[in-house]
Amino acid sequence: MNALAATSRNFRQAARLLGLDSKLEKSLLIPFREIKVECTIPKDDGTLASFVGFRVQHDNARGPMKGGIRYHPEVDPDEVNALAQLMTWKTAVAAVPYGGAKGGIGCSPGDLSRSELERLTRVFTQKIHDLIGTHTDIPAPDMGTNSQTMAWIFDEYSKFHGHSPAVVTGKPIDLGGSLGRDAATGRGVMYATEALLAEYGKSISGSTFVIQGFGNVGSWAAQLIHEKGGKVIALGDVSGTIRNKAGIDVPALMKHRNEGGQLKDFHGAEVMDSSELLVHECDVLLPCALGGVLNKDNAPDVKAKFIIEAANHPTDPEADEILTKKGVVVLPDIYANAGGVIVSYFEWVQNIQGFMWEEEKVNMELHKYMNSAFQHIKAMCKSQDCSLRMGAFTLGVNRVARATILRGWEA
Ligand SMILES: NC(=O)C1=CN([C@@H]2O[C@H](COP(=O)(O)OP(=O)(O)OC[C@H]3O[C@@H](n4cnc5c(N)ncnc54)[C@H](O)[C@@H]3O)[C@@H](O)[C@H]2O)C=CC1
Ligand SMILES: O=C(O)CCC(=O)C(=O)O
Repeated sequence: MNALAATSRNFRQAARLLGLDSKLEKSLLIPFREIKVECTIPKDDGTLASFVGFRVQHDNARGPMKGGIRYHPEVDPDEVNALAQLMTWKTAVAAVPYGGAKGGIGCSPGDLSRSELERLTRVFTQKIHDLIGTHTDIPAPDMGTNSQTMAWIFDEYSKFHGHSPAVVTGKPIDLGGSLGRDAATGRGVMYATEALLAEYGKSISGSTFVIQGFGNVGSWAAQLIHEKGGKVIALGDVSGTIRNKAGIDVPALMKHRNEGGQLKDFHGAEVMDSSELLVHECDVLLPCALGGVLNKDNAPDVKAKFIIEAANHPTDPEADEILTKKGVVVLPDIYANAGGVIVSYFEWVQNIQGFMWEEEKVNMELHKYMNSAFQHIKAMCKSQDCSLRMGAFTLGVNRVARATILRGWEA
């Protein structure tokens, strides 16, 4: 099932549980605005290359729209639409005053030089600059983009609108980025994992973890879980998949990667087949890469007891049903990976106030927001007698519906 069909299905199920008016349901599903732009840049060899960029602004009932920008060959309008919709429910679950948006460019960032990436980012910004803004739509990093990408967007946008650091979050610290934003999604994943395991009388310490993806989210989640005494026994990225029954030395693996090494060449683990990663024996599985990786084909073989959705929409609805029947507990993306957007909110607030917080304060506030959202989801699960996914969706959809009605919706 494609990402948009899957996300919309979860939304409709939540709308039915909430007894939402059918016209409001339809309206909440349709994006506020969909932008598609052509971006042509000169490559380093002097030839021209064209790319298609998207920004989908899904909903702004609760505040300016907010969401990352992805550079990946599989970026397409449906996928961006689904990710934008997920942002609307995620910001509502996290109780940050934003709506939802997402963007992307269909490209392979690894095949482009730094100067080609900079030109592409600047051309994309030129095409969308009058539709984003500090109080309208605020981009951030996602797969294939990082703080440098945000620095280029900020710089290009500021040429048109004057110095505007709050137009993007996830910036380098020297340009007004927040301390703790780089680690925030992984840290939020760790807090979410702690909260969920505690419900079952368990803790990170002493549990075994399998992680797919070792980029921003996966590498920070792995480090923080390792620091808490969790044993990361298998890990994979596009370059390879490795395992060590005794637990991978995550700081050593980070050092290896930061020195340019690939996972498969790391001496502290053995190489394994990547197709076995998601079905590897473990207590907790953390998909931290692409969407749709858990599907009807591999879900029956999943051995984890808990799945923490650090990636966006890693589990399609067919897999969700299979996993639920097997008794696997799935903590949904719109809560589990909300740490990124929560600290993006703190960054935006700091930029607007012109005042920088200490990292300790950022992490403490993030912990509070994550714990509070978890308590609200649990309360929803109890009142609706539903799964954690539906608890999170009903919480988010209800908050957006309430804001929409208060602003003047009439059926
Ligand atoms: N960066 C952020 O703050 C947030 C990211 N997310 C989500 O987390 C996920 C990961 O994002 P980032 O870590 O930022 O991206 P990233 O670009 O930093 O890292 C992506 C990782 O996934 C790996 N990967 C890609 N394709 C793979 C495959 N077929 N098999 C195994 N590994 C593969 C890459 O090698 C890399 O390690 C995405 O779903 C993103 O939407 C969600 C919330 C916030
Ligand atoms: O930090 C943000 O504003 C958005 C991060 C994001 O794209 C996501 O949560 O999926």
